[in-house]
Amino acid sequence: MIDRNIIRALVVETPSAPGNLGKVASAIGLAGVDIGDIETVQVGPTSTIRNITVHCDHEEQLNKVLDTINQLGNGIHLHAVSDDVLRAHEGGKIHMKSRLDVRSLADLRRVYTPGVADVCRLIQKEPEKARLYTGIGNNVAIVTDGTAILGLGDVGPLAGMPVMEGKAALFDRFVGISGIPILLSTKDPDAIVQTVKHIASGFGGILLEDIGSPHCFEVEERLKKELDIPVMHDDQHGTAVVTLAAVISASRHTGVNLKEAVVGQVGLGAAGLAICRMFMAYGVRQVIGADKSEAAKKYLQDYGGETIDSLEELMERSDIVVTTTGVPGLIQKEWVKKGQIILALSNPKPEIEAEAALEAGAAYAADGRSVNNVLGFPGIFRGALNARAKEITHDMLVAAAEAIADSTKKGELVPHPLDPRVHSVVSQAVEAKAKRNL
Ligand SMILES: NC(=O)C1=CN([C@@H]2O[C@H](COP(=O)(O)OP(=O)(O)OC[C@H]3O[C@@H](n4cnc5c(N)ncnc54)[C@H](O)[C@@H]3O)[C@@H](O)[C@H]2O)C=CC1
Ligand SMILES: CC(=O)C(=O)O
Ligand SMILES: [Mg+2]
Repeated sequence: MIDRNIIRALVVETPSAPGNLGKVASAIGLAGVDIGDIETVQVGPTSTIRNITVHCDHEEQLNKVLDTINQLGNGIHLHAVSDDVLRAHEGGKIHMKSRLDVRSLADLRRVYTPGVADVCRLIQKEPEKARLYTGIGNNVAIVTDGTAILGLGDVGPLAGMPVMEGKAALFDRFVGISGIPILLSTKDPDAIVQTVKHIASGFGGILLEDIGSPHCFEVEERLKKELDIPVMHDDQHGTAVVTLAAVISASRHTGVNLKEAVVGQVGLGAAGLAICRMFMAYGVRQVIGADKSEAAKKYLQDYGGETIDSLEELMERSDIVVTTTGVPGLIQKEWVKKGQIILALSNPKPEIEAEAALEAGAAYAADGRSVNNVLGFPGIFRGALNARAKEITHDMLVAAAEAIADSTKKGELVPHPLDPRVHSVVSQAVEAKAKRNL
Protein backbone atom coordinates (compact mmCIF):
# COMPACT_ATOMS: atom_id res chain seq x y z
CA MET A 1 0.00 0.00 0.00
CA ILE A 2 1.48 3.33 -1.06
CA ASP A 3 0.80 6.21 1.32
CA ARG A 4 0.02 9.43 -0.50
CA ASN A 5 -2.35 12.35 -0.44
CA ILE A 6 -5.35 11.55 -2.57
CA ILE A 7 -7.64 14.50 -3.14
CA ARG A 8 -10.98 13.92 -4.86
CA ALA A 9 -14.12 15.96 -5.41
CA LEU A 10 -17.29 13.96 -4.73
CA VAL A 11 -20.49 15.16 -6.38
CA VAL A 12 -23.17 14.24 -3.85
CA GLU A 13 -26.94 14.77 -4.00
CA THR A 14 -28.87 14.88 -0.72
CA PRO A 15 -32.53 15.59 0.08
CA SER A 16 -33.00 19.33 0.79
CA ALA A 17 -33.74 18.80 4.47
CA PRO A 18 -31.61 19.34 7.58
CA GLY A 19 -29.34 16.52 8.69
CA ASN A 20 -28.58 14.98 5.30
CA LEU A 21 -25.28 16.75 4.70
CA GLY A 22 -24.40 15.76 8.27
CA LYS A 23 -24.95 12.08 7.42
CA VAL A 24 -22.55 12.36 4.47
CA ALA A 25 -19.98 14.26 6.56
CA SER A 26 -20.19 11.63 9.32
CA ALA A 27 -19.73 8.81 6.81
CA ILE A 28 -16.60 10.52 5.49
CA GLY A 29 -15.28 11.22 8.99
CA LEU A 30 -15.92 7.64 10.16
CA ALA A 31 -13.69 6.39 7.32
CA GLY A 32 -10.90 8.55 8.80
CA VAL A 33 -10.94 10.93 5.84
CA ASP A 34 -10.61 14.73 5.99
CA ILE A 35 -13.16 17.01 4.37
CA GLY A 36 -11.81 20.02 2.45
CA ASP A 37 -14.04 22.53 0.65
CA ILE A 38 -17.79 22.01 0.32
CA GLU A 39 -19.37 23.85 -2.59
CA THR A 40 -23.11 23.94 -3.18
CA VAL A 41 -23.67 23.48 -6.89
CA GLN A 42 -27.45 23.38 -7.06
CA VAL A 43 -30.29 23.82 -4.54
CA GLY A 44 -33.62 22.42 -5.70
CA PRO A 45 -36.94 22.07 -3.89
CA THR A 46 -36.33 18.41 -3.17
CA SER A 47 -32.59 17.89 -3.42
CA THR A 48 -29.27 19.70 -3.17
CA ILE A 49 -26.09 18.88 -5.09
CA ARG A 50 -22.70 19.64 -3.59
CA ASN A 51 -19.05 19.15 -4.51
CA ILE A 52 -17.33 17.78 -1.41
CA THR A 53 -13.55 17.63 -1.47
CA VAL A 54 -12.01 14.76 0.48
CA HIS A 55 -8.37 14.14 1.42
CA CYS A 56 -7.47 10.45 1.79
CA ASP A 57 -4.20 8.73 2.65
CA HIS A 58 -4.62 5.87 0.20
CA GLU A 59 -6.95 4.25 -2.37
CA GLU A 60 -8.50 1.80 0.11
CA GLN A 61 -9.60 4.69 2.30
CA LEU A 62 -11.12 6.48 -0.70
CA ASN A 63 -12.96 3.30 -1.76
CA LYS A 64 -14.27 2.89 1.79
CA VAL A 65 -15.71 6.42 1.74
CA LEU A 66 -17.34 5.85 -1.66
CA ASP A 67 -18.88 2.54 -0.48
CA THR A 68 -20.17 4.10 2.74
CA ILE A 69 -21.82 7.04 0.94
CA ASN A 70 -23.33 4.68 -1.63
CA GLN A 71 -24.86 2.64 1.19
CA LEU A 72 -26.46 5.65 2.97
CA GLY A 73 -29.62 5.47 0.82
CA ASN A 74 -32.63 7.65 1.77
CA GLY A 75 -32.19 9.87 -1.28
CA ILE A 76 -28.43 10.35 -0.89
CA HIS A 77 -26.63 9.69 -4.18
CA LEU A 78 -22.97 9.85 -5.12
CA HIS A 79 -23.02 11.01 -8.75
CA ALA A 80 -19.34 11.40 -9.64
CA VAL A 81 -15.80 11.36 -8.32
CA SER A 82 -13.29 13.64 -9.95
CA ASP A 83 -9.57 14.10 -9.48
CA ASP A 84 -9.35 17.83 -8.78
CA VAL A 85 -5.58 17.89 -8.61
CA LEU A 86 -5.11 16.35 -12.06
CA ARG A 87 -7.85 18.57 -13.46
CA ALA A 88 -6.12 21.67 -12.07
CA HIS A 89 -2.94 20.65 -13.90
CA GLU A 90 -4.54 20.18 -17.33
CA GLY A 91 -2.77 22.48 -19.79
CA GLY A 92 -0.17 23.41 -17.18
CA LYS A 93 -0.39 25.98 -14.40
CA ILE A 94 1.42 28.93 -15.95
CA HIS A 95 1.27 30.96 -19.13
CA MET A 96 3.48 33.77 -20.45
CA LYS A 97 1.34 36.83 -21.28
CA SER A 98 2.00 40.08 -23.10
CA ARG A 99 1.78 43.19 -20.92
CA LEU A 100 0.89 45.25 -23.98
CA ASP A 101 -2.10 44.95 -26.22
CA VAL A 102 -1.25 44.38 -29.88
CA ARG A 103 -4.31 45.40 -31.87
CA SER A 104 -3.34 48.08 -34.38
CA LEU A 105 -0.56 48.38 -36.91
CA ALA A 106 0.88 51.15 -34.74
CA ASP A 107 0.96 48.75 -31.77
CA LEU A 108 2.70 46.17 -33.91
CA ARG A 109 5.33 48.64 -35.02
CA ARG A 110 5.94 49.83 -31.47
CA VAL A 111 6.00 46.41 -29.79
CA TYR A 112 7.78 44.57 -32.57
CA THR A 113 9.58 45.69 -35.75
CA PRO A 114 10.66 48.24 -36.72
CA GLY A 115 10.36 50.07 -33.35
CA VAL A 116 11.97 47.34 -31.30
CA ALA A 117 15.24 47.68 -33.22
CA ASP A 118 15.90 51.06 -31.60
CA VAL A 119 15.58 49.47 -28.17
CA CYS A 120 18.01 46.72 -29.21
CA ARG A 121 20.57 49.30 -30.32
CA LEU A 122 20.16 51.23 -27.09
CA ILE A 123 20.75 48.11 -25.00
CA GLN A 124 23.72 47.16 -27.17
CA LYS A 125 25.28 50.54 -26.37
CA GLU A 126 24.21 50.64 -22.73
CA PRO A 127 23.60 47.09 -21.45
CA GLU A 128 22.40 48.32 -18.05
CA LYS A 129 19.33 49.73 -19.86
CA ALA A 130 18.09 46.14 -20.31
CA ARG A 131 16.81 46.36 -16.73
CA LEU A 132 14.63 49.29 -17.74
CA TYR A 133 13.43 48.24 -21.17
CA THR A 134 12.94 44.48 -20.74
CA GLY A 135 11.41 42.23 -18.11
CA ILE A 136 14.79 40.67 -17.26
CA GLY A 137 14.96 42.31 -13.84
CA ASN A 138 11.70 40.61 -12.89
CA ASN A 139 12.45 37.16 -14.36
CA VAL A 140 13.71 34.35 -12.18
CA ALA A 141 14.80 31.03 -13.69
CA ILE A 142 13.55 28.05 -11.69
CA VAL A 143 16.20 25.48 -12.49
CA THR A 144 16.02 21.77 -11.75
CA ASP A 145 17.82 18.62 -12.81
CA GLY A 146 15.03 16.52 -11.29
CA THR A 147 17.27 14.69 -8.83
CA ALA A 148 15.39 15.46 -5.57
CA ILE A 149 11.82 16.32 -6.52
CA LEU A 150 10.09 16.88 -3.17
CA GLY A 151 10.71 13.62 -1.29
CA LEU A 152 10.02 11.56 -4.43
CA GLY A 153 13.73 11.28 -5.23
CA ASP A 154 15.40 11.29 -8.64
CA VAL A 155 12.28 11.21 -10.81
CA GLY A 156 13.86 13.34 -13.53
CA PRO A 157 13.30 16.92 -14.68
CA LEU A 158 10.19 16.24 -16.77
CA ALA A 159 8.33 14.65 -13.86
CA GLY A 160 9.52 17.59 -11.76
CA MET A 161 7.86 20.15 -14.05
CA PRO A 162 4.57 20.32 -12.06
CA VAL A 163 6.59 21.38 -9.00
CA MET A 164 8.51 24.01 -11.01
CA GLU A 165 5.26 25.35 -12.47
CA GLY A 166 3.92 25.44 -8.91
CA LYS A 167 6.89 27.54 -7.75
CA ALA A 168 6.32 29.87 -10.73
CA ALA A 169 2.63 30.19 -9.83
CA LEU A 170 3.60 31.13 -6.25
CA PHE A 171 6.19 33.67 -7.45
CA ASP A 172 3.52 35.35 -9.57
CA ARG A 173 0.76 35.16 -7.00
CA PHE A 174 2.69 36.38 -3.98
CA VAL A 175 5.27 38.84 -5.32
CA GLY A 176 4.61 39.38 -9.05
CA ILE A 177 7.86 37.73 -10.21
CA SER A 178 7.88 35.88 -13.56
CA GLY A 179 9.28 32.45 -12.67
CA ILE A 180 10.40 30.48 -15.70
CA PRO A 181 10.98 26.73 -15.30
CA ILE A 182 14.22 25.42 -16.82
CA LEU A 183 14.50 21.63 -17.00
CA LEU A 184 18.05 20.32 -17.30
CA SER A 185 18.57 16.84 -18.70
CA THR A 186 21.94 16.49 -17.03
CA LYS A 187 23.06 15.85 -13.46
CA ASP A 188 26.66 16.72 -14.12
CA PRO A 189 27.63 19.76 -11.99
CA ASP A 190 29.93 21.15 -14.73
CA ALA A 191 27.17 20.94 -17.34
CA ILE A 192 24.58 22.43 -14.95
CA VAL A 193 26.86 25.36 -14.10
CA GLN A 194 27.74 25.95 -17.77
CA THR A 195 24.12 25.82 -18.92
CA VAL A 196 22.87 28.16 -16.21
CA LYS A 197 25.71 30.58 -16.97
CA HIS A 198 24.79 30.52 -20.67
CA ILE A 199 21.15 31.44 -20.01
CA ALA A 200 21.69 33.76 -17.03
CA SER A 201 21.66 37.03 -19.00
CA GLY A 202 17.90 36.67 -19.51
CA PHE A 203 17.19 36.58 -15.78
CA GLY A 204 17.34 38.80 -12.72
CA GLY A 205 17.89 35.80 -10.47
CA ILE A 206 18.28 32.02 -10.37
CA LEU A 207 16.27 29.76 -8.06
CA LEU A 208 17.76 26.28 -7.95
CA GLU A 209 15.02 23.80 -7.05
CA ASP A 210 14.97 20.14 -6.09
CA ILE A 211 18.58 19.50 -7.05
CA GLY A 212 19.80 16.65 -4.84
CA SER A 213 22.75 16.55 -2.50
CA PRO A 214 25.68 16.55 -2.50
CA HIS A 215 26.08 17.97 -6.04
CA CYS A 216 23.67 20.84 -5.19
CA PHE A 217 26.31 22.33 -2.87
CA GLU A 218 28.96 22.58 -5.59
CA VAL A 219 26.46 23.83 -8.20
CA GLU A 220 25.18 26.61 -5.95
CA GLU A 221 28.59 27.66 -4.69
CA ARG A 222 30.03 27.91 -8.20
CA LEU A 223 27.05 29.78 -9.62
CA LYS A 224 27.07 32.24 -6.73
CA LYS A 225 30.73 32.94 -7.39
CA GLU A 226 30.49 33.13 -11.17
CA LEU A 227 27.25 35.10 -11.64
CA ASP A 228 26.50 38.65 -10.56
CA ILE A 229 22.77 38.04 -9.98
CA PRO A 230 21.16 36.42 -6.93
CA VAL A 231 21.36 32.62 -6.94
CA MET A 232 19.67 30.58 -4.22
CA HIS A 233 19.02 26.90 -3.78
CA ASP A 234 15.52 26.94 -2.35
CA ASP A 235 15.65 23.52 -0.69
CA GLN A 236 18.70 24.64 1.23
CA HIS A 237 18.20 28.27 2.15
CA GLY A 238 14.48 28.85 1.59
CA THR A 239 13.85 25.88 3.88
CA ALA A 240 16.49 26.92 6.43
CA VAL A 241 14.95 30.41 6.67
CA VAL A 242 11.46 29.11 7.35
CA THR A 243 12.68 26.44 9.76
CA LEU A 244 14.66 29.03 11.71
CA ALA A 245 11.54 31.21 11.83
CA ALA A 246 9.49 28.29 13.19
CA VAL A 247 12.10 27.52 15.82
CA ILE A 248 12.36 31.17 16.87
CA SER A 249 8.55 31.24 17.30
CA ALA A 250 8.55 27.95 19.20
CA SER A 251 11.29 29.13 21.52
CA ARG A 252 9.36 32.37 22.17
CA HIS A 253 6.26 30.36 23.12
CA THR A 254 7.98 27.69 25.19
CA GLY A 255 10.83 29.65 26.70
CA VAL A 256 13.34 27.16 25.25
CA ASN A 257 16.71 28.90 24.92
CA LEU A 258 17.96 28.14 21.41
CA LYS A 259 21.58 28.47 22.44
CA GLU A 260 21.16 25.80 25.11
CA ALA A 261 18.79 23.56 23.13
CA VAL A 262 19.82 20.24 21.62
CA VAL A 263 18.66 20.08 18.00
CA GLY A 264 18.26 16.61 16.50
CA GLN A 265 18.22 16.38 12.71
CA VAL A 266 17.25 13.33 10.69
CA GLY A 267 18.17 13.65 7.02
CA LEU A 268 21.32 15.59 6.23
CA GLY A 269 20.81 16.36 2.56
CA ALA A 270 20.25 19.73 0.89
CA ALA A 271 17.57 20.88 3.34
CA GLY A 272 18.99 19.24 6.48
CA LEU A 273 22.55 20.53 6.17
CA ALA A 274 21.45 24.08 5.30
CA ILE A 275 19.15 24.08 8.33
CA CYS A 276 22.05 22.89 10.47
CA ARG A 277 24.36 25.64 9.18
CA MET A 278 21.69 28.29 9.63
CA PHE A 279 20.95 27.14 13.21
CA MET A 280 24.63 27.06 14.15
CA ALA A 281 25.25 30.52 12.69
CA TYR A 282 22.26 31.70 14.74
CA GLY A 283 23.84 30.46 17.96
CA VAL A 284 22.61 26.87 18.35
CA ARG A 285 25.51 25.02 19.93
CA GLN A 286 24.44 21.39 19.88
CA VAL A 287 23.24 19.66 16.74
CA ILE A 288 23.06 15.88 16.63
CA GLY A 289 22.23 14.32 13.29
CA ALA A 290 21.45 11.05 11.58
CA ASP A 291 21.53 10.06 7.94
CA LYS A 292 21.84 6.77 6.10
CA SER A 293 24.69 8.20 4.04
CA GLU A 294 28.19 8.31 5.51
CA ALA A 295 29.11 11.25 3.26
CA ALA A 296 26.16 13.26 4.60
CA LYS A 297 27.22 12.52 8.20
CA LYS A 298 30.75 13.65 7.42
CA TYR A 299 29.39 17.07 6.35
CA LEU A 300 27.64 17.45 9.72
CA GLN A 301 30.81 16.50 11.59
CA ASP A 302 32.76 19.07 9.57
CA TYR A 303 30.27 21.75 10.66
CA GLY A 304 30.83 20.79 14.30
CA GLY A 305 27.77 18.58 14.78
CA GLU A 306 27.65 15.11 16.30
CA THR A 307 26.38 12.13 14.35
CA ILE A 308 24.37 9.31 15.81
CA ASP A 309 23.00 6.09 14.33
CA SER A 310 20.01 5.38 16.52
CA LEU A 311 16.95 7.50 15.72
CA GLU A 312 15.45 6.52 19.06
CA GLU A 313 18.47 7.88 20.91
CA LEU A 314 18.43 11.06 18.79
CA MET A 315 14.79 11.60 19.75
CA GLU A 316 15.57 10.92 23.41
CA ARG A 317 18.34 13.53 23.50
CA SER A 318 16.73 16.34 21.45
CA ASP A 319 14.68 19.36 22.52
CA ILE A 320 13.97 20.27 18.91
CA VAL A 321 13.70 17.68 16.13
CA VAL A 322 13.85 18.53 12.41
CA THR A 323 13.42 15.77 9.84
CA THR A 324 14.12 16.10 6.12
CA THR A 325 14.56 12.57 4.76
CA GLY A 326 11.64 12.22 2.35
CA VAL A 327 10.65 9.04 4.24
CA PRO A 328 7.03 9.08 5.48
CA GLY A 329 6.45 7.64 8.95
CA LEU A 330 10.15 7.26 9.80
CA ILE A 331 9.68 8.63 13.32
CA GLN A 332 7.68 6.49 15.71
CA LYS A 333 5.13 8.07 18.01
CA GLU A 334 6.62 6.19 21.00
CA TRP A 335 9.93 8.03 20.55
CA VAL A 336 8.39 11.49 21.04
CA LYS A 337 9.47 13.17 24.28
CA LYS A 338 7.12 15.34 26.31
CA GLY A 339 7.55 19.04 25.54
CA GLN A 340 9.56 18.44 22.36
CA ILE A 341 9.32 20.67 19.29
CA ILE A 342 8.99 18.51 16.17
CA LEU A 343 9.22 19.76 12.61
CA ALA A 344 8.74 16.83 10.21
CA LEU A 345 9.30 18.69 6.98
CA SER A 346 9.27 16.08 4.23
CA ASN A 347 6.81 16.47 1.41
CA PRO A 348 4.45 15.14 0.31
CA LYS A 349 4.24 13.19 3.61
CA PRO A 350 6.06 13.90 6.87
CA GLU A 351 8.21 11.55 8.95
CA ILE A 352 5.55 11.82 11.67
CA GLU A 353 2.12 13.41 11.43
CA ALA A 354 1.85 16.57 13.54
CA GLU A 355 -1.34 15.27 15.22
CA ALA A 356 0.43 12.06 16.26
CA ALA A 357 3.43 13.97 17.65
CA LEU A 358 1.14 16.30 19.63
CA GLU A 359 -0.86 13.34 20.97
CA ALA A 360 2.42 11.80 22.10
CA GLY A 361 3.28 14.91 24.13
CA ALA A 362 5.15 17.25 21.77
CA ALA A 363 4.73 20.91 22.73
CA TYR A 364 4.69 22.00 19.09
CA ALA A 365 4.61 19.93 15.92
CA ALA A 366 4.30 20.83 12.27
CA ASP A 367 4.83 19.27 8.88
CA GLY A 368 6.23 20.43 5.53
CA ARG A 369 2.90 21.83 4.37
CA SER A 370 2.99 24.63 6.94
CA VAL A 371 6.73 24.97 7.61
CA ASN A 372 7.41 25.33 3.92
CA ASN A 373 9.85 27.37 1.88
CA VAL A 374 6.88 29.05 0.16
CA LEU A 375 7.02 31.45 3.12
CA GLY A 376 10.57 32.39 2.18
CA PHE A 377 11.59 32.21 -1.47
CA PRO A 378 9.05 34.66 -2.97
CA GLY A 379 9.84 37.51 -0.57
CA ILE A 380 13.58 36.78 -0.56
CA PHE A 381 13.75 37.15 -4.36
CA ARG A 382 11.39 40.15 -4.44
CA GLY A 383 13.59 41.92 -1.88
CA ALA A 384 16.82 40.97 -3.65
CA LEU A 385 15.51 42.08 -7.07
CA ASN A 386 14.13 45.34 -5.68
CA ALA A 387 17.51 46.12 -4.14
CA ARG A 388 19.36 45.08 -7.34
CA ALA A 389 21.41 42.83 -5.07
CA LYS A 390 24.12 40.80 -6.77
CA GLU A 391 23.80 37.99 -4.25
CA ILE A 392 21.68 36.68 -1.41
CA THR A 393 23.75 36.86 1.74
CA HIS A 394 23.42 35.08 5.07
CA ASP A 395 22.32 38.37 6.67
CA MET A 396 19.51 38.73 4.14
CA LEU A 397 18.34 35.20 4.97
CA VAL A 398 18.38 35.86 8.72
CA ALA A 399 16.42 39.08 8.12
CA ALA A 400 13.84 37.00 6.21
CA ALA A 401 13.62 34.43 9.04
CA GLU A 402 13.14 37.12 11.68
CA ALA A 403 10.50 38.87 9.56
CA ILE A 404 8.58 35.59 9.27
CA ALA A 405 8.87 34.92 13.02
CA ASP A 406 7.75 38.48 13.81
CA SER A 407 4.66 38.13 11.64
CA THR A 408 3.63 34.85 13.27
CA LYS A 409 0.46 34.94 15.37
CA LYS A 410 0.66 33.99 19.05
CA GLY A 411 0.52 30.23 19.51
CA GLU A 412 1.53 29.44 15.91
CA LEU A 413 4.93 28.52 14.51
CA VAL A 414 4.76 30.34 11.18
CA PRO A 415 2.22 32.52 9.39
CA HIS A 416 -0.19 31.07 6.87
CA PRO A 417 1.36 31.16 3.37
CA LEU A 418 -1.80 32.80 2.00
CA ASP A 419 -1.36 35.73 4.39
CA PRO A 420 -0.27 38.33 1.79
CA ARG A 421 1.42 40.41 4.50
CA VAL A 422 4.11 37.86 5.14
CA HIS A 423 5.56 38.00 1.63
CA SER A 424 5.75 41.78 1.62
CA VAL A 425 7.26 41.86 5.12
CA VAL A 426 9.93 39.36 4.06
CA SER A 427 10.61 41.28 0.88
CA GLN A 428 10.99 44.58 2.75
CA ALA A 429 13.33 43.06 5.35
CA VAL A 430 15.50 41.46 2.67
CA GLU A 431 15.57 44.61 0.52
CA ALA A 432 16.53 46.77 3.50
CA LYS A 433 19.33 44.38 4.51
CA ALA A 434 20.59 44.14 0.92
CA LYS A 435 20.68 47.93 0.55
CA ARG A 436 22.70 48.23 3.75
CA ASN A 437 25.23 45.78 2.29
CA LEU A 438 25.54 47.60 -1.07
N1 LIG B 1 9.05 21.83 3.94
C1 LIG B 1 9.86 22.37 3.07
O1 LIG B 1 9.84 23.57 2.78
C2 LIG B 1 10.86 21.51 2.38
C3 LIG B 1 10.85 20.17 2.52
N2 LIG B 1 11.80 19.43 1.91
C4 LIG B 1 11.67 17.98 2.01
O2 LIG B 1 12.81 17.42 2.61
C5 LIG B 1 13.05 16.16 2.03
C6 LIG B 1 14.52 16.07 1.61
O3 LIG B 1 14.76 17.02 0.59
P1 LIG B 1 16.26 17.37 0.17
O4 LIG B 1 17.07 17.73 1.37
O5 LIG B 1 16.15 18.33 -0.94
O6 LIG B 1 16.72 15.96 -0.40
P2 LIG B 1 18.17 15.28 -0.35
O7 LIG B 1 18.07 14.13 -1.25
O8 LIG B 1 19.21 16.31 -0.60
O9 LIG B 1 18.33 14.79 1.17
C7 LIG B 1 17.66 13.71 1.75
C8 LIG B 1 18.58 13.12 2.81
O10 LIG B 1 17.85 12.20 3.60
C9 LIG B 1 18.67 11.05 3.78
N3 LIG B 1 17.81 9.88 4.06
C10 LIG B 1 16.97 9.26 3.21
N4 LIG B 1 16.36 8.22 3.84
C11 LIG B 1 16.84 8.21 5.11
C12 LIG B 1 16.59 7.40 6.24
N5 LIG B 1 15.73 6.37 6.18
N6 LIG B 1 17.26 7.67 7.40
C13 LIG B 1 18.14 8.69 7.46
N7 LIG B 1 18.42 9.50 6.41
C14 LIG B 1 17.77 9.27 5.26
C15 LIG B 1 19.45 10.91 2.48
O11 LIG B 1 20.61 10.11 2.65
C16 LIG B 1 19.77 12.37 2.19
O12 LIG B 1 20.99 12.78 2.79
C17 LIG B 1 12.06 16.00 0.88
O13 LIG B 1 10.98 15.19 1.30
C18 LIG B 1 11.56 17.38 0.63
O14 LIG B 1 10.20 17.41 0.20
C19 LIG B 1 12.82 19.96 1.17
C20 LIG B 1 12.88 21.30 1.00
C21 LIG B 1 11.85 22.17 1.52
C1 LIG C 1 8.81 22.56 -0.55
C2 LIG C 1 9.93 22.04 -1.33
O1 LIG C 1 10.65 22.79 -1.95
C3 LIG C 1 10.19 20.63 -1.31
O2 LIG C 1 9.50 19.88 -0.61
O3 LIG C 1 11.11 20.20 -2.03
MG1 LIG D 1 11.97 21.76 -3.25
